Amino acid sequence: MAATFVPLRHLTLCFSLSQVQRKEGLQNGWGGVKPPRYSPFSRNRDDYNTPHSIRPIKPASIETLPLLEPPFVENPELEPVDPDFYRIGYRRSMRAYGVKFKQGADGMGVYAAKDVEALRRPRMIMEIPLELMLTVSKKLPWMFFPDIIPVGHPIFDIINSTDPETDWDLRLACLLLFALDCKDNFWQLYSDFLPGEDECTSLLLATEEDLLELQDENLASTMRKQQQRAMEFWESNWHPGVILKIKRLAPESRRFKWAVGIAQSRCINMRMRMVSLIQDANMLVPYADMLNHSPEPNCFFHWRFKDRMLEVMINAGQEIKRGEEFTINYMSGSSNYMLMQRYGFSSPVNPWDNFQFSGNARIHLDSFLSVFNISGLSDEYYHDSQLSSNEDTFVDGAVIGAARSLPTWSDGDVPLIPRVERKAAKELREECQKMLVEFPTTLEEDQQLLDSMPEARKTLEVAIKYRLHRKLILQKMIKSLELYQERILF
Ligand SMILES: C[S@@+](CC[C@H](N)C(=O)[O-])C[C@H]1O[C@@H](n2cnc3c(N)ncnc32)[C@H](O)[C@@H]1O
Repeated sequence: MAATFVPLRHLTLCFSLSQVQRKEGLQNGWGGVKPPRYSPFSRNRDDYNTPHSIRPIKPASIETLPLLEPPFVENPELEPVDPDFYRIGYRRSMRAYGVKFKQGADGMGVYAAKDVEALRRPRMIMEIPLELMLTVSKKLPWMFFPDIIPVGHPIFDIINSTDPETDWDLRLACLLLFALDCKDNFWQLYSDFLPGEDECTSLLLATEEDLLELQDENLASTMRKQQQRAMEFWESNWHPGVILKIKRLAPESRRFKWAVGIAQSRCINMRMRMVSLIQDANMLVPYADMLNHSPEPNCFFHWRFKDRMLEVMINAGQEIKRGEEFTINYMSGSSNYMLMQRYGFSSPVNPWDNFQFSGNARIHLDSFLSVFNISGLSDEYYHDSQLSSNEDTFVDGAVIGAARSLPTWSDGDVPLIPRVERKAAKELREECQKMLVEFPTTLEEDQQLLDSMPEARKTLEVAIKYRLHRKLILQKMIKSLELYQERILF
């Protein structure tokens, strides 16, 4: 868990995606020939697991928009008022350095194609231009970049009917469905990379049976409300009398829920200049949206405001070995409950997961942390494994989660009295045990269930994993309270 510091040296040059694509094209015999189409909304693992796992996707199929080309200037002293405004119509491609896209344990992910030595400064591994993204302004007036919706198209009225305060995901879902239906739009090709309805982990697609498997009535009821919201929006806009060009975007409600799930789980927000206005925007960014989440990420996003380019950067001082996954932090400080709501996944070592305790028992926070050589519990934390004995290898995000979740007291309140502290640790442990036995199934039963259904529906699988992860965290809490009692109080 500890941050690793390594000597700073220069990074050797990585290669760009386009070079790899060209090489692949030759090896696969399609140099200069149109790449094979893969069926949309199904992603065959084997397609990506080949030794050459970068798919020959055309980087940018968007044509230069004539209206947005810089005007012809007869007088060389005259310049466009805002060169950036015109530049967005230029055809630019996505570029990547030393990355590989492939299927892993968490779906598609981005992996290091070669070793990356630590650099003093952040290092760019991908840049994606605005032209390839789907963006809609967060606030009125609705603006889209690139502006793919023709004036007067009925999808605009549907978008216009959304609540500016709350419905960013419905707007983005409409835009995505529209782009997927647009002839020659880049997203038609890119949809090969998106999880299909059966692979999408969003609980918007969960059945009632899946929701019950969460063993968390609060989460199930929140998701039922979210499903209903998407359903009601679909029913009011995709009613039987709707014209074909709208109807075909989402003939079934499941298709619309899928689009909302994709919008929720892949959207990022950036501030940009739209014409003369500075606007916050919701964006779907191809390629960057394949980065998976980690609470200790090795990458971050940087928005190049000037030329509207999203950069994926490796953290300064970060060493990465070939084959390791590049990750970002989706939502710092999010419990598994929050991650499940928006992204449909959870983690057994989530340092931000929490449980509600009902009694008055509290333990001393600093003493608890020092037992595990953890320091700094705000946004950052640090576990010094050098200081720890062998047993402490069990310290991970779940122990940090325990420190955050357990009721605690700090210096200045009352002096530490070992007997009182011991009693508090015992009471908290008993409460954790009670919470654990209140689950309808045991950890072992959950694990067996998962092992026996390798081809389970995605939403069912994530629901069972969620309850399993909650139990694993509770188990870690019990174990850490035991160790706390043993090590500090005797
Ligand atoms: C932005 S996408 C990342 C790319 C995605 N893996 C894919 O297959 O296209 C977010 C989705 O990836 C999956 N995901 C990301 N990080 C994960 C993690 N740490 N554990 C499990 N699933 C994760 C979840 O399904 C989530 O909804």
